[in-house]
Amino acid sequence: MSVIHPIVAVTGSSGAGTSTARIAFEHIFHRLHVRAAYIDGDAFHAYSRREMAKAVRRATIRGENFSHFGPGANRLDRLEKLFAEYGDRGTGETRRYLHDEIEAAEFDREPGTFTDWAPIESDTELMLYEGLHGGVVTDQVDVAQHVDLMVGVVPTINLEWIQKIRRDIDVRGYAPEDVAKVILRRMPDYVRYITPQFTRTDVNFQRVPLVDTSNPFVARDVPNDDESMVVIRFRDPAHWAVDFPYLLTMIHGSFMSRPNTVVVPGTKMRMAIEIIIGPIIRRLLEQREAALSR
Ligand SMILES: Nc1ncnc2c1ncn2[C@@H]1O[C@H](COP(=O)(O)OP(=O)(O)OP(=O)(O)O)[C@@H](O)[C@H]1O
Ligand SMILES: O=C(CO)[C@H](O)[C@H](O)COP(=O)(O)O
Repeated sequence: MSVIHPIVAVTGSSGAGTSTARIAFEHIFHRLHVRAAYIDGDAFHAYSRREMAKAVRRATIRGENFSHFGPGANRLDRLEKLFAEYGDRGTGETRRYLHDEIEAAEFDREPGTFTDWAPIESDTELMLYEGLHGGVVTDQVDVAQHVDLMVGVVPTINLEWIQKIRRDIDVRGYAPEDVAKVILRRMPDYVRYITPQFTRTDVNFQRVPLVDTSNPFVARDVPNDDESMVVIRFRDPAHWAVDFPYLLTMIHGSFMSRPNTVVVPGTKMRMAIEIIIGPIIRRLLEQREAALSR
């Protein structure tokens, strides 16, 4: 953790909506004039798409489990190094995973490959990580210890799968049966490495559908914001001075389901992120300014 170089991690599974939630964070940073370094979790995959396919085939032959959710397929050592170094000095290295033709063309590379490792932008006030492993702890690494504010984006699992399936088919060009296979293969690592992070998060945003999603593998559409609610759970509301009466007044249709949990209409998710996270970011920046001026 670092007062001078704070780290905010938005953590969620594949298809959870972390990239979508990042937009709300960008709005907050824009409004508060924050210079942020943005880190995409996919940059820390260990293998290119082709190498990953080979590694999965090898693991399958050996009867082992292998997936992007687990430590074997990611450079969690480099992720922890980046978090430690950023917290210490505001520096570190990252790269980009080029998902599609458009991203790859920009760097004259193949889709499913990486750019080279390079220093992150200099002179930033805060780092925002968005990806799979912002709160991960294994035998080898403890990424979570470096994070100042950890946010979970966690739809109910059927909804998460529908979001992933639709995105992978419609945008990334995968066949439905291949997406289902990936979901199945990732399940042991999902339980071991993804879900434990959500007990470490400071705030979780859980989108809950209000329509029938009982068979995600045949759902044609992602339930939209009108067809969902968002359950927002704070680990320690007092620590972040969460003003529940203010939230309930500002967000029409919201209510509390537990002393540390607010429920808001799906249409208000982005607004809720901005109203809840905005003051926390302001506080991190004030602490930073105070420490710098000492
Ligand atoms: N609140 C929402 N309402 C409707 N659709 C959503 C919502 N949040 C996310 N989605 C959809 O779900 C899909 C996955 O979202 P997104 O790309 O943000 O996930 P991700 O967590 O970044 O996944 P990955 O890590 O695999 O890139 C996208 O098609 C997105 O449009
Ligand atoms: O886990 C993921 C994102 O969080 C993706 O599945 C991962 O980045 C691999 O992408 P692709 O299948 O397009 O090579």
